[in-house]
Amino acid sequence: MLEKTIGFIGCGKMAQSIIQGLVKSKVFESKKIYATAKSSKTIDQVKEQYNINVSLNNKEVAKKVDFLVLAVKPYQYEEVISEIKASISEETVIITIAAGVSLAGLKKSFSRDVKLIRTMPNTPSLVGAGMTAMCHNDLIGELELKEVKNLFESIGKVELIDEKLMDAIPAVSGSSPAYVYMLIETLADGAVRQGFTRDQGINLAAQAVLGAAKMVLETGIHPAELKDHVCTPGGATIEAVASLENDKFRGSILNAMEHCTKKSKLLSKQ
Ligand SMILES: NC(=O)C1=CN([C@@H]2O[C@H](COP(=O)(O)OP(=O)(O)OC[C@H]3O[C@@H](n4cnc5c(N)ncnc54)[C@H](O)[C@@H]3O)[C@@H](O)[C@H]2O)C=CC1
Ligand SMILES: O=C(O)[C@@H]1CCC=N1
Repeated sequence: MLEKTIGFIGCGKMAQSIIQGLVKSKVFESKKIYATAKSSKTIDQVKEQYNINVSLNNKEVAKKVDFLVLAVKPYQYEEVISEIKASISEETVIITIAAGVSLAGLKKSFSRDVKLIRTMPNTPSLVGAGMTAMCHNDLIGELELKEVKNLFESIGKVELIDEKLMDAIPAVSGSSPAYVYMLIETLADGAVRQGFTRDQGINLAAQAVLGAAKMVLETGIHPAELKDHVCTPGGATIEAVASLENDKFRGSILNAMEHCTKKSKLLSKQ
C-alpha cells in the first residue's frame, strides 16, 4: 500500500472509475485519497460511495497531495491550472488524463517546469480491466514513474509510449470501449430478434467479447488466425465474415479511428 496521497480535481466518470478501482485494489487507503467537485451533490455522492476525502476547494487539495490528477475536460485545464498552480510544490506529481493536452502545453499553462505524467486511461479501470497509456517529462524520477505505473497497474494494464503517439491512443483504447459496447448492444439486438430476452442477449454477447479478448491476450495467437479457427470451411461463420467484409466492417472502424484521432488533437483548444 502506498504511503503517499493522491487527489483528483474533478470527480466525473473517469475520475470515479479510477477512484473505484484504487479503493477496490487497496493501493491507497481511502483516507489517502482526495477528490474535489463543483457541486455539493457530487461531493456527497462521492463521499457516500467511496468513503474518501472530499472538498469543494481545488487549491486546498492541490496543496495537500503527492499525486494530483487533473480529471476535468480538456478545455477546462487552463482554468483549473491557473487556479491551482501556486498551490502545488516542486515535488507534486501532476497526472493528466485529458485527450489532446500535451506536455509542452501544460508547461506553458503552469508557466514553469513541473513534474508531469500524461496518461490516457479508459473507463474499464472501474472493474480493474483498464488500459492506460503513459508518457512523462524529464522531471519525473524513476521512483515516481514506478509509483504512478503501479497505481495504474492496480486498475488494469499500462503501456509507456512516446508522446507523439499519445493523440492516437483514444481511438485505440481510450474511446474504443464505446465502440465495443455498441458491438455488444448490436449483438444483443440480434439475439432479441431471434427470441432471446434482452438480458440473455447481453450476457451471451458480452461473454463472447470477453472470451475473444482473453484468447488474444492469453494465447498470443494473432487475431486473424483465431478468426480462422472459428470459420469452419463451408460453414456459418465465414458467411457472417463475408457479409461484414461486404458492409465494410473493418473500413468503418478504421474511419471511426481517424475521426477520433483528429478530434482528440483539437480537444484542448475548444
Ligand atoms: N470518459 C472517458 O471514457 C475518458 C475520459 N478521459 C478524460 O477524462 C477527463 C474527464 O472526462 P469525464 O470524466 O468523461 O468527464 P466528466 O464531465 O464526467 O467529468 C469532469 C468533472 O469535472 C468537474 N469539474 C469541471 N470543472 C471543475 C473545476 N473547476 N473544479 C472541480 N471540478 C470541476 C465537472 O463538474 C465534472 O464532474 C477528460 O479530460 C477526458 O478527456 C480520458 C479517458 C477516458
Ligand atoms: O470522448 C472523449 O473525448 C474522451 C477521451 C477518451 C474517452 N473519452
